[in-house]
Formats: sequence, structure tokens, C-alpha cells
Amino acid sequence: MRILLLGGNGQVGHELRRSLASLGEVVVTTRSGEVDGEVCERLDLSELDAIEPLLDRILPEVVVNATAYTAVDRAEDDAAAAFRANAEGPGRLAETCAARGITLVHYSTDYVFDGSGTRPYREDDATAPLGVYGASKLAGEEAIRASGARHMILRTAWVYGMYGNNFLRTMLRVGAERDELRVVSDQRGSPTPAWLIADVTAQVLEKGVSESGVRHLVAAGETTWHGFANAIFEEAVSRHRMVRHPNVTAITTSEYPTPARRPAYSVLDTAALRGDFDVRLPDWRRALTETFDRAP
Ligand SMILES: NC(=O)C1=CN([C@@H]2O[C@H](COP(=O)(O)OP(=O)(O)OC[C@H]3O[C@@H](n4cnc5c(N)ncnc54)[C@H](OP(=O)(O)O)[C@@H]3O)[C@@H](O)[C@H]2O)C=CC1
Ligand SMILES: Cc1cn([C@H]2C[C@H](O)[C@@H](COP(=O)(O)OP(=O)(O)O[C@H]3O[C@@H](C)C(=O)[C@@H](O)[C@H]3O)O2)c(=O)[nH]c1=O
Ligand SMILES: [Mg+2]
Repeated sequence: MRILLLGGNGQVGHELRRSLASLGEVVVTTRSGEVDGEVCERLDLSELDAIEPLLDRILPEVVVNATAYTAVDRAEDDAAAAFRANAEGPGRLAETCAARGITLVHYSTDYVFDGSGTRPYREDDATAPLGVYGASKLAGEEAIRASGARHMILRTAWVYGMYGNNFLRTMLRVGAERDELRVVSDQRGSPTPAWLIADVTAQVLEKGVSESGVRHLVAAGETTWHGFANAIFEEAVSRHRMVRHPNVTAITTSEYPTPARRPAYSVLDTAALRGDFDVRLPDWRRALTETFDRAP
């Protein structure tokens, strides 16, 4: 299978370079045209007219799009750029795939929901994003659905890993500098490592995308950002990556003002994905342990 991976330098893209390699030939793009110091294909998905020539040159069977504008707070004042990268680019990409019979795998987010739910969100629950990032990702989903391309949209959440910009890396950095941290304890979700998303993506492609749709893909169980921070410090201290566990004070969202509103509850129901593709999703706490186990 010839796979075109867009965004090989992101958290998920980084892990996809590893997991997709077992499926066949993987051609990687980044915005800079460089990956790990080596030359690769170059694509800025906001440059809509660059998409078609690239696909016609590479001729992939499958495109996996791991690019996105993910700066949630910055997006509030930068809506045009967020929508170009998260909606218009994916829309044009999907149309180009549709015309050539190429399967598209794409990622979306728990932030398409408003967080007022009281049980894990299912794929067909009503969406109502609270901010620009979520709205732009939802518009991307809709554009892909409208394109007629064979597609799989995997909605994930709270992505982290030892690589890239994420909450775990922020905690390790800030926790080493300070004795005391304040972290919100009234937002619930499921921290999901990038390696798990990449591994499951490979399993989905191995089984084959026979029907288009959206599926939820997160680690099992749920916690708060405060619970996640404490678990990160437990792991880091027990492995001597940190000398001491800082104090983590539980605060409310109103005590941590940010430009973008975030859902209070964004746990996702993964039954459909597990049923269709026979995948196992580890508990988020176990997945965190495994993330440290895998780290160099
Ligand atoms: N991070 C999270 O917590 C979550 C992420 N997701 C979704 O998962 C997917 C992967 O996210 P993740 O790996 O965390 O994201 P990252 O922010 O780690 O990586 C995103 C990548 O996209 C690239 N990129 C941004 N804009 C463009 C553009 N216009 N053209 C080409 N490349 C671009 C960035 O390139 P550069 O390095 O050049 O900036 C970066 O390499 C995304 O669809 C995201 O919305 C869903 C839920 C949670
Ligand atoms: C650094 C820090 C954050 N927080 C809060 C802010 C926020 O509510 C929460 C998480 O912070 P982040 O900046 O990582 O959150 P955020 O960037 O909103 O994370 C989101 O990213 C996008 C791309 C997604 O798709 C979502 O699934 C989600 O992972 O923790 C604290 O309370 N204390 C702190 O010291
Ligand atoms: Mg890139």
C-alpha cells in the first residue's frame, strides 16, 4: 500500500511515521520539507492549489492527514488561519481524493462538543463547539463528509507524548521549576497518547475502511487535567526523571482564565471503533505508564 502522510512533524504524525511503515511505502510531507533533518515532500495544506499536483505526482492509495492548526487559544484571534488549515485545506484534500478514488484518514477533536453531556459522547451526538478551534475542526469534518471521498474521521482528545507540544511536556517542564502548580479539576476527559492513535490508525487501515464515517478514538477511562498532572508526576518521580512531586492545587476553570472556552466534559464513547475494527484501548493511566516505558 502506498500511503501519503501529511504532517509528519506533529505529535501524531511523528508516531504515524513509525506505525504506518509496516503497511507499505510511506511518503511524508511537512510544511518545511524536512523531517528529522532529512528532505521530504513539502506541503502547506492552506495552499489549496498545491494539493492536487502533489497527489498526482505521488499517486497514493491512502492519504493520512495529521496536519492541523492546534493552538486552541491563539485560534480565537486567528480564525481565518484556523479555518484555512482545519476546514478549507481538508475540504480541498477530500475533493481531490474523491476524484481519484483515494481513501482519506483524518483526525478531529472532542472540542466539537460543548461539554454539557453527562455520559460519554457517541459519534452521532449533537456537536456545538465552544471556540474557534472546535468550530474549524467541525467544519473540516463536514467538508470531508460532503466531498464524497471514502474517509475515516477519528475523533480523539487530550493528545500527549514525549514529543511535541502537549500537557505532559508542559507539566514536566513547569514541575521541575516550581514547587506549586495550579491545575483545573473541573474539566473531564481521556488523555490519549499519540502512539496509541498511530497504532490504531494502522490497525484500521490494515482491516480496511470499507464504510466512510466518524469514530471516537481515546484511551479508556476518564480523569481531569488535575488528575492527569498528578499521574504524570507520580510516573516521573518513580522513574527518577524528577526529584520531587510538586504540589498540584486543584482549581476551577474560572480560576484559570483563557481566551478560549473548553468543554467541561468531553469523554468519548469508543464502542463503535472497538466493535468495527477489533481494537483494544488501554485505560488512560496504563497508557501513561506505557508512554514512559517507551520513552528513551
Ligand atoms: N493535540 C491534541 O490534544 C489533539 C489533537 N487532535 C487532532 O489530532 C490531529 C493531530 O494533532 P497533533 O499531532 O496533536 O498536532 P500538532 O500540533 O502536534 O501537529 C500538527 C502538525 O500540523 C502541521 N501544520 C499546521 N498547519 C499546517 C498547514 N497549514 N499545512 C501543513 N501542515 C500544517 C504542523 O506543522 P509545523 O510543525 O510546521 O507547525 C504540525 O506538524 C489534528 O487533527 C488535531 O486537530 C484532536 C484532539 C486532541
Ligand atoms: C499549563 C496549565 C494548563 N491548565 C489547564 C488549561 C486547560 O484547561 C487544560 C489543558 O491545557 P492545554 O493548554 O494543554 O489545553 P488545550 O490546548 O485546550 O488541549 C486541547 O488541545 C486541542 C488541540 C484538542 O483537540 C483537545 O482535545 C485538547 O487536548 O489545563 C491548568 O489548569 N494549569 C496549568 O498550569
Ligand atoms: Mg507539517
